Amino acid sequence: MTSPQGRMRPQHPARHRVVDLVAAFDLSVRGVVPGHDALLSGVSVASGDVQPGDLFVALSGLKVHGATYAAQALEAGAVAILTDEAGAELLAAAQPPVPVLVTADPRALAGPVAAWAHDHPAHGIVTVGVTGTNGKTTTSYFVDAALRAQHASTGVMGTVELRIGPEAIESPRTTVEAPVVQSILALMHERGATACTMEVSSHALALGRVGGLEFDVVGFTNLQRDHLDFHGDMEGYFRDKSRLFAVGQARRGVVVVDDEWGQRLAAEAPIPVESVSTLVEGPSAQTADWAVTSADIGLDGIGSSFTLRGPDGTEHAAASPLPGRVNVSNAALAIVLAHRAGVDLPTAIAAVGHASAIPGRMERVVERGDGMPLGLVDYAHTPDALVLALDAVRPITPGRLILVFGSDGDRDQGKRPMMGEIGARQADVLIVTDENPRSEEPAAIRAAILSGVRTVRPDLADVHEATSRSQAIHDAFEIATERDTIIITGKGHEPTQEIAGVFHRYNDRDVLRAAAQARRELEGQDA
Ligand SMILES: CC(=O)N[C@H]1[C@@H](OP(=O)(O)OP(=O)(O)OC[C@H]2O[C@@H](n3ccc(=O)[nH]c3=O)[C@H](O)[C@@H]2O)O[C@H](CO)[C@@H](O)[C@@H]1O[C@H](C)C(=O)N[C@@H](C)C(=O)N[C@H](CCC(=O)O)C(=O)O
Ligand SMILES: Nc1ncnc2c1ncn2[C@@H]1O[C@H](COP(=O)(O)OP(=O)(O)OP(=O)(O)O)[C@@H](O)[C@H]1O
Repeated sequence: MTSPQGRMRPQHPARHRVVDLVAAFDLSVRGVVPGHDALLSGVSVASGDVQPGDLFVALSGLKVHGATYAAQALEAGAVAILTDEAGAELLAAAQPPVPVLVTADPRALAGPVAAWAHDHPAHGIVTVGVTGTNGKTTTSYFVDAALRAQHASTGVMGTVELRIGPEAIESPRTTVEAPVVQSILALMHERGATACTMEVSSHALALGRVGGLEFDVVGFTNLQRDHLDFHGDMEGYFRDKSRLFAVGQARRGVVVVDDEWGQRLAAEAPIPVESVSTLVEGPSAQTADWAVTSADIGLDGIGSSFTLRGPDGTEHAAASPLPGRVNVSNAALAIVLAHRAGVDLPTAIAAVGHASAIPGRMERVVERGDGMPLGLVDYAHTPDALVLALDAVRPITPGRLILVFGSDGDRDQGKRPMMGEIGARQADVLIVTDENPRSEEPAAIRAAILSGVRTVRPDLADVHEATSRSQAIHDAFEIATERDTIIITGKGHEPTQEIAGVFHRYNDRDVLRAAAQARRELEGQDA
C-alpha cells in the first residue's frame, strides 16, 4: 500500500524520456533498451510507493537489496529500474521487461534524479534547512512563522508533519526519502508555496535524502550525544551533520557556536557561514557575528525576552514564545535564518516572538489551577535535552516536579542510565515507563534507566515503575497537587507507540488530557 507521504505527488507531473535520463546521468543500460517513447513521471526508492510511470531506485540497504522488490515495483507500474552492479546481478535472471539502468552509487543519485524528474522544483522556492541534535523542529516552526509573514503560502517538512499551506499529514520521520522530498517540493510549487523549511536529520545526510537540493540557507543548532548506534562516535556524527554545509548542498549557513562542535563547524565549513552565540557570556559571545547579550528566561513561565546583537553592533529586542534557555537559542537562530532567507529583520523578530505553540514541545496541555497541576508534554529524549527541559520547568513549579519518562528501544543504549541519573537529580518524583520499546524487552530498558536512578537515589524514594505509559500518566495525576508540575518527556507529538513491531495509536497529550478530565470528574463526584 502506498504510504501517505508516497501519495504527495504533483497532480500534473513533468514527464521525461528514459533515454534522456540515461544521457543526463551517464547510466549504463542492461537488458531492455529504452525506447524513445518511454516516459517517466516520478521516482521512488520504496517499492510500496511506486506509482505508474515511476523510476524504481533499487538501493543496496543495510538489511536487504531493494532489487529484491523489483517485481512489486513493476507490478505497480515502474517503467525503469535504477540500481548498482549487485542489483543488476540480482535482476539478471528475472529479465525484467523494463530497462535496468546501472550506476556505481544509486543512493547518491536518487535525489538528483528525482530533482531532474520534477524539473528542479526547489528553484522557485526559498529553502531553509535545519540540522542539529536538538531544536530542529522548534527552530523550523519559528523560521516558518517568519517566512509566513512574507510569503502567502509556505511548506514544512519535519518530524511532526509534512505541510503545504494549510494542509498537513503526519510525517513518518524527520527527513523523508530523497524522491519524496522532491515530489513534495513539486507539489508545493504546483500549489503556489514559495518558501519551505525542512528539518534535516543526520541519517538523512548520511543516506543522501537531501541530495539534489541546494538550500538557500541552512542552520545548525547543536551537537549532543544521540544516534551513536548509527554514526559510531561523535566524530562520525559531526561529519554527517557537517555534510549539510557543503558546497552544492547549501549556499550559506548560520551556526550556533555555543558548543565546541558549532565552533568547529563555523570554522571549517566551506560555504559562507555566520555564527550566533545564544548564551549570555557564552564562549563565543564576543566574537560571534550575532549574539544574545541579555535574556530574561521564562519570567512568566511561558516565554522569554532577550536582546540580539547584530553583526553591525545594533541591539534588537526579541522574544521566544516558548520557555527555557534552549528556546532563546532556537529563536535567535530562527531569526537569523529567516532574515538570511529574505525576511527583513524586524518582521522576523516579531513573527518568531509570536509563533504559536509547537505540538509536543514544552506544550502546556493542562494549565495549573482549580486543583489541577500544570501538565506539560515535551520531546526531550537525549540526556542534554532532559537536563534543559527540567531546568526550564523547575522555576515555574512551586511544588514537586513529577517526571514521567522512558527511553527508546533499538536505539543508543548508553543514554538510558544517563537519563535515569538526570531524572533522579533534577525531578522530585519519577515514574519510569516505556517510550517506544520496539523489538526490545521493555522491562530491560526500564531496568537500565533505574540503574542510573540508583546512582543518585539508592533507596529509590519517590521512584515508581509503570508498565504502561498511559497508566504512568494516570498515576502521576493521582499523586499531583495543584502546586506540582507533571512533565512527560520523550514522545512529544508522536501519534503512535511502537511495541514489538506494532505501531499502536498513542499520544501523550491525549492521555494527559484524559487523565485531567478523569480527575475533574472524580473531584466533581466528591464535591
Ligand atoms: C537506519 C536507517 O536510516 N535506515 C534507512 C535505510 O534502510 P535500510 O538500508 O535498512 O533499508 P532495507 O530495509 O535494507 O531496504 C533496502 C531498500 O529496499 C527498499 N524496500 C524495502 C522493503 C520493501 O518492501 N520494498 C522496498 O523497496 C527500501 O526502501 C530500501 O531502499 O534506507 C532506507 C531507504 O533509504 C530508509 O527508509 C531507512 O530508514 C528507516 C526506515 C528508518 O527508520 N530510519 C530512521 C532511523 C531515520 O532515518 N531517522 C532519522 C532521524 C531520527 C532522529 O533524529 O531522531 C529521520 O530522518 O527520521
Ligand atoms: N536548542 C536546544 N538545545 C537543547 N535541547 C533542546 C533545544 N531545543 C529543544 N530542545 C529539547 O529537545 C527536545 C526536542 O526538540 P525539537 O523537537 O525541536 O528537536 P529536534 O531536533 O527536532 O528533535 P528530533 O530530531 O529528535 O525530532 C525539546 O522537547 C526540548 O526538550
